[in-house]
Amino acid sequence: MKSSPEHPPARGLVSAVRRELAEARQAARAGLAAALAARQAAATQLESVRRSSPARRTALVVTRDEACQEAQARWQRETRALLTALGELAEAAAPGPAGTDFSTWTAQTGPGTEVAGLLRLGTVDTDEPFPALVPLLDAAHLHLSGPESTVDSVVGGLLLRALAGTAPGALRVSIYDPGQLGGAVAGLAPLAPAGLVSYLGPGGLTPLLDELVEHIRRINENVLAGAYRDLAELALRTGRRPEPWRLAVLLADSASELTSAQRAQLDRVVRTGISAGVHVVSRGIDLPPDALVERIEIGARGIAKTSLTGELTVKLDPSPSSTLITEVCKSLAEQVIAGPPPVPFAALLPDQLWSESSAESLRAPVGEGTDGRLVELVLGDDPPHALIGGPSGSGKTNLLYAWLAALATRYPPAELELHLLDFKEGVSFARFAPSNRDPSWLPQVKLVGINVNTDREFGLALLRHLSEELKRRAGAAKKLGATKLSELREEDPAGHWPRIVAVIDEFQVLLAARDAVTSEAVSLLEDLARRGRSQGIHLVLASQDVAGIEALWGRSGLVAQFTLRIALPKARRVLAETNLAAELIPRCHAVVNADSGVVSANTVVRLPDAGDRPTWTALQDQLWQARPADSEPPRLFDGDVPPLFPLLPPPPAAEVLARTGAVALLGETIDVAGRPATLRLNRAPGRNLAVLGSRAEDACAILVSAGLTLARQHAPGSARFSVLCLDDDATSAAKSLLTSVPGASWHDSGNVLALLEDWACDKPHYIFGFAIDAAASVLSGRGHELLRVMLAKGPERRTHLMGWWRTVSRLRDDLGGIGARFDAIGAWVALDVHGNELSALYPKPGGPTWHPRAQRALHFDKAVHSHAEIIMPYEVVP
Ligand SMILES: Nc1ncnc2c1ncn2[C@@H]1O[C@H](COP(=O)(O)OP(=O)(O)OP(=O)(O)O)[C@@H](O)[C@H]1O
Repeated sequence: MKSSPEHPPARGLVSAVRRELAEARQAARAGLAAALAARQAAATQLESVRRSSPARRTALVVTRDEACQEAQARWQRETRALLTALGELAEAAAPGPAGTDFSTWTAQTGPGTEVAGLLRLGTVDTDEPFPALVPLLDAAHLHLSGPESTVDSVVGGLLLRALAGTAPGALRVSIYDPGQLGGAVAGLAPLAPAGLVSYLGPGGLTPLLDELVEHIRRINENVLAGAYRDLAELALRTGRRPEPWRLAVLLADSASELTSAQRAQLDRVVRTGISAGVHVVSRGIDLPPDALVERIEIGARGIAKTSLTGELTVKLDPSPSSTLITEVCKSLAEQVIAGPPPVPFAALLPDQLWSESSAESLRAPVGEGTDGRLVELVLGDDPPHALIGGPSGSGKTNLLYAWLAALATRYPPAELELHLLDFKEGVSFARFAPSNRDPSWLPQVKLVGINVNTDREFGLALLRHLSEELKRRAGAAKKLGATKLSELREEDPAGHWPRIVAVIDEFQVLLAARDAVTSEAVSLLEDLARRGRSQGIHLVLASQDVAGIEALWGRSGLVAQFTLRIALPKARRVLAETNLAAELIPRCHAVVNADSGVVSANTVVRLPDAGDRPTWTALQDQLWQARPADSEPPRLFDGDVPPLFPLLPPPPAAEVLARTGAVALLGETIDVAGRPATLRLNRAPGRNLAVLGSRAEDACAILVSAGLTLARQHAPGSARFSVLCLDDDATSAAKSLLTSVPGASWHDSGNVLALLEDWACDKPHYIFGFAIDAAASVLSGRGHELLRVMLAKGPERRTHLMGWWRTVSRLRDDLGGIGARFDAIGAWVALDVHGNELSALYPKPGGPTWHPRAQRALHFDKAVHSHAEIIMPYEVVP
């Protein structure tokens, strides 16, 4: 039973009921006396009148009857009013399961919001019956006498009411039943696995009484500690009941004799127990005369008398069925075993939005500790970074949602920036960026990366970006003589220095291979982890298998920086080797440890459900509405979606164009800023492009993007555009380019030679060759010679070929076969072509490291690149 602060303690209710009952009895007696007196007076009068005149006699008979009726009616009215008031009071005093009829119960019947001060026993047997209640928890001990089996079923019913009327686990029952172990209260047995009931046989009384006396002493000394009169008052004042009620049910036969020691202990429990929440319910063992002992005497035919109802008799309720008892007890035990409901998600949110400063640290609660208080995660100078571990399904994403919600509601965008990357297949962070369904975004979020599982380069790009920011901050700090973020902010109050939190979920994917990406990522991580703390850049790395990340454990210096550890159930190696706490916690819990996982720093946290979409949507909408006027939506990188063709800047002035050459965009690089991959077509030799590989769609997208961007930079008629298409697969893309570029000419196998003979002109000339290798037979001999001349001489005369060859060997054949030189191909984009096939086109022996993957290409421009970079073709082809 939870004591709500508004609710009067049970003892107050008991006395209120006592008072009302006494008044009822007094009023009934007074009414009756008045009626009797009226009758007596009338009878006397009648007698004297009878002796006088007969006429007067008749009149007086009428008067007498009227007086009698009126007295009777007044008595009935007053009695009814009192009984109604008493009935209402009884209902209020025994709300929910404490007072409702067993026939209306279900297994789920549980405590209402009110505290049950009294328990219903039956009905008071009057003309207008009303509930007969007995006090128990925080109010009285019970002594029952009468036929054993009836007493036991009354005890069973009262226990069931008390158990169901209090919070699961708030009442623990010990049943001493030496005679018929189990007996009428055996139905409570399903409570045993949850520790809510224990049965004691012969020999069990002494230890029970001793234990209760000790319990009372402990409560008085340690819990009440002189500050509270009793547990009821403590519960009323603090809103929490720290200790369960203890109920000792003593079922002895009347012949039972207690030893003097037992008698002394029992007297002690009766005298001092109630203030410590300890109660005795006894049948067959006398309880000492005490005002706090409520006596129930059960007679024949289910009629009883109680101390509270006095001379009014009580008709006992029918007992609850054994099925009901079992079901209610089972459900209670299940609830106790499952534990209390977690703190709600809303409890993580502050009263006031965006009222915190991150100058010193970022503090945000994620759940409730074992003491019922919220547990905060802190990121700042110490601890600077967090490592989260837990197998798939253990609740990492939920934890991140809880943490992000608590952070995003406390720190405004000027105080906090979030970069969120998820390496698993899925879209858990997608909700923070605008979508077709929901235009809102989380204002603190600058970058969201989803479906990045095959794009480890994007993880690297994020680390490079953070590294640049770290340099910028370190530079500013050095200039201003600041050693940490709070000082930098003080020295530069007008500057924009939010704390940055980068969350990388399933970061083991980033470090999964032994390659250049992993080694650069580890070096960047090391630098960020070491120097980020003082510059307000915090890393939160989450993984389903921290233990399995080889690249991480080889660098103890790196792991050591991640002093905040959060282990979800069954997480391996997130905490210290000898710390097994994560093995022991149940679902929806985490071990939070801000001291690198040492056992003494463990805090077990129960996490709320933070993933509910409608709740998040409402919260995000609230934050979005409050966003600053200049808030930009986050950059969304979705590895599964081809990038959209970008908005192009205004064309450059003609003389600039003539001097520097136009720039073709080929696709988007895997980069935080979404930078395009460019090809500058100036007059340097080799300024041609070969797209290599058999994926027609990607090849066409690259050529069309290049064509559209080049056309945009030239005023109509100031450049020549030739579209050459030699394969049906490319026709629709080639035609779309043709129609998008005014004045472009169309060429196919029928007039390809004419184009190769007549490419030179007095303006820039861009030739887009779709599947050039398909023209091999037409070009054979002279045509190939013309092609080679155009590739070699064209760029100097501002003619550039951007051609697609379906294999590298076909390009080589077109350039002269074995031993052909590739000088004329200054830039290339490889699709489904392996790195080693590109060795002749690459400055490093053996070619670039490249394993083809869908919707990705490798771009190399020898004029600007030291190594090839991955690009994603734009979505341009209709
Ligand atoms: N504290 C919690 N309260 C209620 N439900 C939770 C809680 N934690 C997790 N869940 C639920 O458990 C399921 C798994 O959680 P979650 O997706 O966070 O796990 P995960 O470790 O990220 O798993 P995966 O790596 O497979 O995505 C989800 O349906 C989530 O809603």
